[in-house]
Amino acid sequence: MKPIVSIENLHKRFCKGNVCVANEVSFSIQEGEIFTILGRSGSGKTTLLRMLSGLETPDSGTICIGDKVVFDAKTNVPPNQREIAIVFQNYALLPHLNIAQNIAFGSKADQKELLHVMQKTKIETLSSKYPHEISGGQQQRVALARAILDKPKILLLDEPLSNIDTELRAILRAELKEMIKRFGITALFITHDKEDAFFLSDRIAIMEGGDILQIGSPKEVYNHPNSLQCAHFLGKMNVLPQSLHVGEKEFYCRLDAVHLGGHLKHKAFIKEIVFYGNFYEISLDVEGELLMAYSFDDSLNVGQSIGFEIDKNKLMYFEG
Ligand SMILES: Nc1ncnc2c1ncn2[C@@H]1O[C@H](COP(=O)(O)OP(=O)(O)OP(=O)(O)O)[C@@H](O)[C@H]1O
Repeated sequence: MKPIVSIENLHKRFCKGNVCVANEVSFSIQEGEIFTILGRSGSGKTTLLRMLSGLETPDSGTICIGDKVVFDAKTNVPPNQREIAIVFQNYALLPHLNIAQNIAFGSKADQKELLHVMQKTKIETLSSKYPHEISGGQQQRVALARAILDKPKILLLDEPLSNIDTELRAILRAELKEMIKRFGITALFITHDKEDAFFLSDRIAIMEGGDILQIGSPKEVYNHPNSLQCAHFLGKMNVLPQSLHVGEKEFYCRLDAVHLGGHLKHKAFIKEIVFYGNFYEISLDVEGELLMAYSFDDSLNVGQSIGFEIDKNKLMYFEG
């Protein structure tokens, strides 16, 4: 597969506040891939997206989109010539234009292409409605139709699922993924939400303080984080209790690596049970040390003794 976007040693520091938002960042996005930048608020995601789209000027580095260099020491191609499209958080539909006019706004596409894209995104019956007359899910489809009408090389998605309640969010992200994959779109998605990132992405880049800490598939970054920082960022962690140590090294594991069952080798007491609706989070007392696990068993009680085992294949160790 050939990269659609490649970014090399991209560097950006805001003088005001002396914040480094991109510290020699490098990565590439393959054709047809959904690539996610996942990071906390303030980690530099939006600035990276703005540099890629030409709305912010990097201090140094190279950005290529398709076969074209769009930014380097001698080049700075304007946003409208970069062959990118952006779906914003609030979809940014124009309230005084109807749906067909919103999609066609600023586009070179003809009526036939407009109808085609509206049919593909299943919004052709909404043409004459206005943004306030359609649902959140329909607005997402309109924003996507507008973004893909001019066949961009890459679709940038700027947290389009935040500010949406949990139930609708699950429906919208499933629909978003289905459409992106059906149209064979290459997409860069930025988010602070791990669940959205795991669900949507082919690969995830974890960003913190202007650095890309790790790039990998959702399973790679979750099961094989390259640092304790990434491990903690992606989910809850246990420090392996002393009594289970096999040497001097400190090992870690996720809660899903701890299996519970009366017949299992190691013994512990249940200290606390937290109910999360569809699962329980169990805190165990292992000879005075804390170990946490997930369970679906609703017959467990605080104070009872229970057997447990840890999946050795899921143990983690970090140098340094
Ligand atoms: N124009 C600017 N001038 C000075 N500092 C800025 C500017 N834009 C952003 N910053 C700072 O750069 C850092 C990264 O901001 P950025 O918006 O890229 O982060 P983010 O990861 O997208 O955060 P969020 O998820 O909250 O949008 C923050 O500390 C922010 O305050």
